[in-house]
Amino acid sequence: MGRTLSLPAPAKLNLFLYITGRRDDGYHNLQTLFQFVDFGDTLTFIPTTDGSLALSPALPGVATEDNLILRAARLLQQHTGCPLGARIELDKRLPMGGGLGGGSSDAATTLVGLNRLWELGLAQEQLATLGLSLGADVPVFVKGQAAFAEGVGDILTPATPPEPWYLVLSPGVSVATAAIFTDPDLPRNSPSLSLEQRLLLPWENDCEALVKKRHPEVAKLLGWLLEYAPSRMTGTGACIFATFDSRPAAEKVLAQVPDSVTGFVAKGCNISPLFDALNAPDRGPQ
Ligand SMILES: C[C@](O)(CO)[C@H](O)COP(=O)(O)OP(=O)(O)OC[C@H]1O[C@@H](n2ccc(N)nc2=O)[C@H](O)[C@@H]1O
Ligand SMILES: Nc1ncnc2c1ncn2[C@@H]1O[C@H](COP(=O)(O)OP(=O)(O)OP(=O)(O)O)[C@@H](O)[C@H]1O
Repeated sequence: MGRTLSLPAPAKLNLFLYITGRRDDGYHNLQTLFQFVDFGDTLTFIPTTDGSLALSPALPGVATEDNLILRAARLLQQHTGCPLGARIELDKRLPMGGGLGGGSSDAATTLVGLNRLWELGLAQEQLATLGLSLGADVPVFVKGQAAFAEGVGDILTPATPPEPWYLVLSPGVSVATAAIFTDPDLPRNSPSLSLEQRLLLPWENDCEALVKKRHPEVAKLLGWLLEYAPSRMTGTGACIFATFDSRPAAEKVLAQVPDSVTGFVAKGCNISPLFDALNAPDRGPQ
């Protein structure tokens, strides 16, 4: 059995997000560019031999049984028949319902981490398929490479956008992804373009105008941030991000954010920090 493993669950940004249609099952076809940042949650996995699974601490508003971390661990046990278990400690730093994919990233890190810890030998593609049943964004975190995503977000083409510094701000409101996707006012008719075409056009987020209308806090903060740098919303919000050439330039703006706002500065990464950590010789407390 493997030893204790500590691994990052980084945030993602949707550098652009276009909705190109709605399918019969209600899900939406998208075109989005995913990139990771070097900031996120940390998960520590301590193996147990009796098959038990435990997670601490609990997240406010999420029943422990519903936590994507435990759901991912259980899914892996069921899929493989693995008799081992784990005690999982979560250091949660990403705002929930922020469009940063924190829950999906936690789930992906659990699949990848327990596959390693329990020595299951599942291929990345198998883990990504398992992950898709937990959420549309899980596969990109499992694969760990910045990507142009199509379909419902599951058809991934690796991409290498520039890796600037970002200031990511949370306006302090939580946006339910399902509420945005079911709103009749959501635009759903962006053209389906190639990645090459998309890279040449300005980058936008089709959910942004609607989220701004539903949540004036988002509109206000985005208006503030745009005074400093090019800025957009990620995913279905509520977090927004601005792009900078250097860490100090981003930190200077972070130092001036309004009182109610939290945020962080992070570097864009086309390879997920999860894989840097997995490949590092020292993988945390042993
Ligand atoms: C929009 C993105 O944030 C882009 O990164 C994600 O694709 C959303 O991913 P997620 O939060 O993991 O979403 P899921 O948990 O799979 O879906 C939440 C809800 O969003 C809607 N949904 C999600 C993804 C998608 N392509 N079309 C949808 O209509 C569905 O109503 C679904 O019930
Ligand atoms: N480990 C977890 N971390 C965060 N949220 C979780 C977790 N497990 C379950 N959830 C539930 O999932 C919901 C969405 O969480 P998440 O932080 O991934 O949203 P998000 O950042 O908006 O993601 P996306 O960009 O994929 O829409 C939360 O509001 C919470 O109820």
